[in-house]
Amino acid sequence: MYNKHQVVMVRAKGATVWDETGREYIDCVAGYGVANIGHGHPDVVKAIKDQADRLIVMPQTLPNDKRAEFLTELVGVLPQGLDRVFLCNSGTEAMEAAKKFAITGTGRKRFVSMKRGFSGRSLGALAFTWEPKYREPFGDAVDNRNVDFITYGDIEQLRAAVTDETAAVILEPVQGEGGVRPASIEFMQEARRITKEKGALLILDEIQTGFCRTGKMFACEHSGVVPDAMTLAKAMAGGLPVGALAMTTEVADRMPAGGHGTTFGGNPMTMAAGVAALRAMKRENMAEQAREKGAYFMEKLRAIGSPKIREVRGLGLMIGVELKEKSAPYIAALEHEEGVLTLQATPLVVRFLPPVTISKEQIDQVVAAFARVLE
Ligand SMILES: CC(=O)N[C@@H](CCCNCc1c(COP(=O)(O)O)cnc(C)c1O)C(=O)O
Repeated sequence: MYNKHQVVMVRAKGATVWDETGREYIDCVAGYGVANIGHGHPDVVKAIKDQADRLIVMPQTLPNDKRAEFLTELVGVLPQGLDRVFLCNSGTEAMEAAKKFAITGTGRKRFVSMKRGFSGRSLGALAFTWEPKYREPFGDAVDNRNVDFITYGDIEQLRAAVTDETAAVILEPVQGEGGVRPASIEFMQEARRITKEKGALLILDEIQTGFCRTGKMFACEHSGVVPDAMTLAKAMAGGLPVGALAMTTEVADRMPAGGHGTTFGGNPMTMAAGVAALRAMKRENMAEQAREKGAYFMEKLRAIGSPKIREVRGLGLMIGVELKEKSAPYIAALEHEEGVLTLQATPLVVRFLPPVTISKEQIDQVVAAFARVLE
């Protein structure tokens, strides 16, 4: 299934990863945007060790102190009004929950999703995903008959697509897998206005953009848009598997008792790591770090001036360099020749998702390496 690289990674700290031969890499993959606070953050490591000694397993039918602490921390950083949370274990699970809560929350069944969007790999989440390569192997087991796809950023199409049958619009503030494409502030604000007008929910997918990645705690803050629900995962628990659907009380209260569930969601280990991670993000002002370092990183990438680069784009430390040719060979050269790990985001884009704690010196090394492989 996976395009497995010919290395074995055995250790990591901050933005550095080591393979089994002891070779060092600067990590601009960070687990696909998971290690935002850096690999092996000491606060998270300590929290995991302490919690392991206290309590690892406790289902959500039995309240737990760490879970309560995490929910308080999370609601404390979420946009005002998103004060109810369904906890789970991945982004896909958060998207599955979003679909169910939107249906019970509105009594409607239609959705509007974005071309080039990515919502996860389950059959339910795939229904929101436009890219055929993800869906086609499964045929009509991916049931997207209730989904209208529009061009990302097209306000006219959005206005036409959202009706009084629409349960929700699903939208990434920055499309990640779709090529690192930030939505315009106008598009975000129109999506909020149009959904409110039609009684549909606005569900923002901040699974990749959340938790300081784009220069704010959440990407929606750049436009001031407050959604009815938000899917979260990746960096939320300092590297442990996690997912959540944050939502308004109005949406939460319309889910019938026992209407959804999860065995591992909200487990004390993940919650303990999450408390430490969220506190570290605030204490180390990581949103501002991402803003400042992202601007620096993109300025240096643009200064390379290679004729092979079509565009450098992104928001904070969610960066994509679109080339005029396939990006895969350059990603491979960066890894094998330069010891820099990067990832694709559609065939022409080299994506950089480093830990927010990456140093300026490491950014300079990554840019110099990229300039060399582009020669
Ligand atoms: C190697 C590998 O498996 N990569 C993953 C990378 C997925 C990265 N994105 C996850 C994601 C998801 C799904 O999140 P999860 O289930 O992978 O945690 C939902 N929404 C958005 C905006 C996302 O970016 C994949 O190809 O499915």
